[in-house]
Amino acid sequence: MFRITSATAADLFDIAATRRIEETAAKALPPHTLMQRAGLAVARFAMAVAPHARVVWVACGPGNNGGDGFEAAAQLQRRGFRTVATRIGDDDRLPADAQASLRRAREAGVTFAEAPPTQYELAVDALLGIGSARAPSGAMLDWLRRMAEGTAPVLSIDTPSGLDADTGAMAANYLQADSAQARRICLSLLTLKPGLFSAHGRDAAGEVWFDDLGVAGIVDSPVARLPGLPAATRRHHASHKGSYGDVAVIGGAPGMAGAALLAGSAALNAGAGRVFVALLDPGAPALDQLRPELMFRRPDTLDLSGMTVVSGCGGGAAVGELLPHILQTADALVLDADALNGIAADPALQKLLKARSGLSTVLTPHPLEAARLLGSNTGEVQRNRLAAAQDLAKRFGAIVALKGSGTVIAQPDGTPVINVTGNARLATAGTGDVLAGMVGAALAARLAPMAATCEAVWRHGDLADQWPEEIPLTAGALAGGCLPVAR
Ligand SMILES: NC(=O)C1=CN([C@@H]2O[C@H](COP(=O)(O)OP(=O)(O)OC[C@H]3O[C@@H](n4cnc5c(N)ncnc54)[C@H](OP(=O)(O)O)[C@@H]3O)[C@@H](O)[C@H]2O)[C@@H](O)CC1
Ligand SMILES: Nc1ncnc2c1ncn2[C@@H]1O[C@H](COP(=O)(O)OP(=O)(O)O)[C@@H](O)[C@H]1O
Ligand SMILES: [K+]
Repeated sequence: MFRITSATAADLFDIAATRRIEETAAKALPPHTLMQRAGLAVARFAMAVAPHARVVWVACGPGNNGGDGFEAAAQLQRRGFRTVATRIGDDDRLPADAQASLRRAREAGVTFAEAPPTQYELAVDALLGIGSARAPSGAMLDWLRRMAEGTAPVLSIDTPSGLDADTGAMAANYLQADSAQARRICLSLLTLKPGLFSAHGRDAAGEVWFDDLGVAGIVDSPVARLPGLPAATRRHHASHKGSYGDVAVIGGAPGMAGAALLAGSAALNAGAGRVFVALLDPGAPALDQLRPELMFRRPDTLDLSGMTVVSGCGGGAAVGELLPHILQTADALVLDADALNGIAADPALQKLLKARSGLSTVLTPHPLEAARLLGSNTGEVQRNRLAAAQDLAKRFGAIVALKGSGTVIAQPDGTPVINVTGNARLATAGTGDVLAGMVGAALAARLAPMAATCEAVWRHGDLADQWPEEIPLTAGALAGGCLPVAR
């Protein structure tokens, strides 16, 4: 059993694969073994989370997730914890494994009650796991709300109830209320599921822990993976600024120069050899007093071959006119914000983007920009972020970083990555421009595009995770805090 952190590299399996893996494992073991292992793992974990609990409330659902709850309740009761179970569903409709665990809970002396205890020190959410099929309602929803609003920690077995384990979409809104304050922990069993790490998954799950139930040697295909720490790279003594490449930031239409400067500053601090800024505002000053290292050029005077171009940050409509040239000549390319909006609105630009297939091209849309490119809407993108990012990557033959909680990095062929660094302090204007600059620096340093994007997204989120509580996180400060790709 271990905790998932930003350093964890792991495969993620969807519900279909998890069921296949479970079936294969169950066939090789005596009956009920997996559920007994699951219950024991949960009970041990519960004792570590709340060692002094006088009462543990276990809320059990109508399927095998409820069965895990009965089994955990039995184990806890046997170890001297007063365990109160509330349950949804009829005995005769329980799956066989869960029926066996219900009997064991009764034999162990678990108290079965109609209503949750008024006082408890730990709540175990065993209502729904990977079989969640619709939004919780009635007593189930009431119990989930009570848990979320209580002061005791909530331990979700396998997945938080109501969460789509494949997508991280949340069927119920019981976590949305300001009154939802409880510490949340999730013990994922047998496999780690992608939905725990993206969309609503991170809020719903809280801390994620994993127990493989003793089932090793999984042969199924992962649907995504957690990337782990970026590879450590170092600057060789015999290197020079050319070794770390040139970045050209093209953006900053009138009134939006700041976005391009943020990207330029981030690229510089992330270790690019030289950074040029081509502002689309003809009246903009040609020097940044605070960043004299940035070299200002007119957009039409830059030779983009051999350069990594970061385009679109504060680009306005003006960037659209330059896009044909940029798409055809940039050696490596990061397309953000208005560059993406321009491409979404123009089939001819889409054709040019597709024609770059094979070159280093990275798209960094937020969900609305992704929706424009896909011709859908943000709700649809957020309902399945993995699918949206993969669809874009395949459609345009590029690496795609779909931003937001649990940024998804997809490639045209190959397993996508879900990034687990970052937090809601990044939800402030300009942090996306900083990311675009960081991706640019990583590409300029000649990292492969998928690795460059994963590394930049990881570091961008990690900066926010390490940010001191008492210092406001602004995009400018974030750009200033970027650490070089190679040190
Ligand atoms: N696979 C594994 O690796 C292992 C699996 N294990 C455990 O089993 C769990 C999967 O069990 P599962 O397949 O029985 O599904 P589960 O989540 O209990 O829910 C299905 C039940 O809920 C019902 N239902 C659905 N939505 C509802 C709603 N909104 N409101 C009310 N009811 C709703 C649905 O009823 P129906 O839709 O038919 O009406 C059905 O009765 C898994 O997450 C893990 O904890 C471990 O023991 C060992 C290893
Ligand atoms: N709640 C959040 N959790 C984690 N990361 C977030 C969150 N909100 C925003 N971010 C990150 O902050 C950045 C915002 O980018 P973007 O929406 O393009 O902003 P802007 O256009 O203002 O620069 C992205 O990297 C995104 O992943
Ligand atoms: K659960």
